[in-house]
Amino acid sequence: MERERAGKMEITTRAPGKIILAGEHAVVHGYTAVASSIDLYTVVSLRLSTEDEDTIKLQLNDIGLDFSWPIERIKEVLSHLGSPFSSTPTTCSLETVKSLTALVDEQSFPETRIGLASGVCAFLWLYTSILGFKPATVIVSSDLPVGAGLGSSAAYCVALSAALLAFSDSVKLDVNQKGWLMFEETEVELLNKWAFEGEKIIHGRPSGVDNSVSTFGNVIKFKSGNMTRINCNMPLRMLITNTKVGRDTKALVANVSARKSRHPDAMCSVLNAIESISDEWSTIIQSHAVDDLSLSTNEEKLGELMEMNQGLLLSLGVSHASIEIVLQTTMKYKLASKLTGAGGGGCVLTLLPTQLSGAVVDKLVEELESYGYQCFTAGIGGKGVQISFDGSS
Ligand SMILES: Nc1ncnc2c1ncn2[C@@H]1O[C@H](COP(=O)(O)OP(=O)(O)OP(=O)(O)O)[C@@H](O)[C@H]1O
Ligand SMILES: C[C@@](O)(CCO)CC(=O)[O-]
Ligand SMILES: [Mg+2]
Repeated sequence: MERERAGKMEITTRAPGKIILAGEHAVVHGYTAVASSIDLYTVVSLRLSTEDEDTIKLQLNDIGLDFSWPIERIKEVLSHLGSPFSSTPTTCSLETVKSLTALVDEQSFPETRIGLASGVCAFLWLYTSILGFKPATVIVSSDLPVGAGLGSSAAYCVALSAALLAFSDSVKLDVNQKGWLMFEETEVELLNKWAFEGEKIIHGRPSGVDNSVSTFGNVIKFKSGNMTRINCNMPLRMLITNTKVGRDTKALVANVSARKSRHPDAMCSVLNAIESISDEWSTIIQSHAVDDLSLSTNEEKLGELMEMNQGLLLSLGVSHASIEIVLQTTMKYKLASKLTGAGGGGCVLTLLPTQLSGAVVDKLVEELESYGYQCFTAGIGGKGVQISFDGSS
């Protein structure tokens, strides 16, 4: 393999988190969403071990858990699948998920962290499918809060797929280049497909918007599995408030589907209304404001769209008391907010208009943080997944 021949046994990849500007949940049912990458990353470093070491090690720094599996044990469970098949992204069958869960359970997984088990299963699936049974150590660390609506699961799957593919025959990169590098278009499409397979293990029924925006970066419009890149021609500033209320995307997505099957007509109208909001979002941010007045008119429209989108998300059943507190607080400052990602807690976006003074933002942040929430801003619309051969971080 190229990298092994070149003596580069360790690589690092990073994939950004995201915010959904409009259309979460609706996108799972084939309606449009608009999402943007943010400059908070999940970083994966992968070091191939020498052949005499016989384990695959996974170190999850953010949650403080380490795993180590003897290669022979993993082979026992998975070798009948004929991996690796790095160029053919393949869905993990329910039966194989069960076998992977058994491999995770053997590692005395703490009861309280059970939600994290699916992430470890996704790792095992991606690892063995792409690299087979080579000994290695994989270390994951992230700037993103895990399970808070900023696409931590997608960034994890994208960064992992990128690191694994970099050691497979499916990716050809020049290992002598320095700094963060982009993948070729065909490589990036392949790794996005693998990341989607990982997301399926974590989410159950992902739309693909999160892994696509993490892979390709920038701002995208997404509908029925198809992505369109969007040129955002206006400055977008969002305050992100993490309510720190834990939630699980898989359960929230399943609850919305159940509500849809109970009330198909009403839910269809709600989802159609959300799609109109996403379409208007994409039109507004692509337009060029000719002066400050038209910029602030556009910002007001986006604020209204966020309020409407939030109202519709409430009717899908994915808001939460903590989210409502953020909404009421920002409303006092005449600022519009909506939940982002799966909801049920997690993060809320507040649009910060260009003319808003820093003093007002500081006061708002102080008030929100007095509830125990955490506020921050992030750069919107940066690059997607990248790789480094010289330990850039
Ligand atoms: N840095 C990480 N280390 C280990 N596991 C992670 C990491 N990031 C994500 N995961 C996995 O993803 C799961 C969280 O995914 P989930 O989809 O529920 O939340 P999210 O992706 O942060 O939010 P959303 O899907 O709404 O954007 C965790 O329980 C874990 O299995
Ligand atoms: C809730 C959801 O729409 C977005 C999660 O970030 C799920 C998905 O699209 O896969
Ligand atoms: Mg997720």
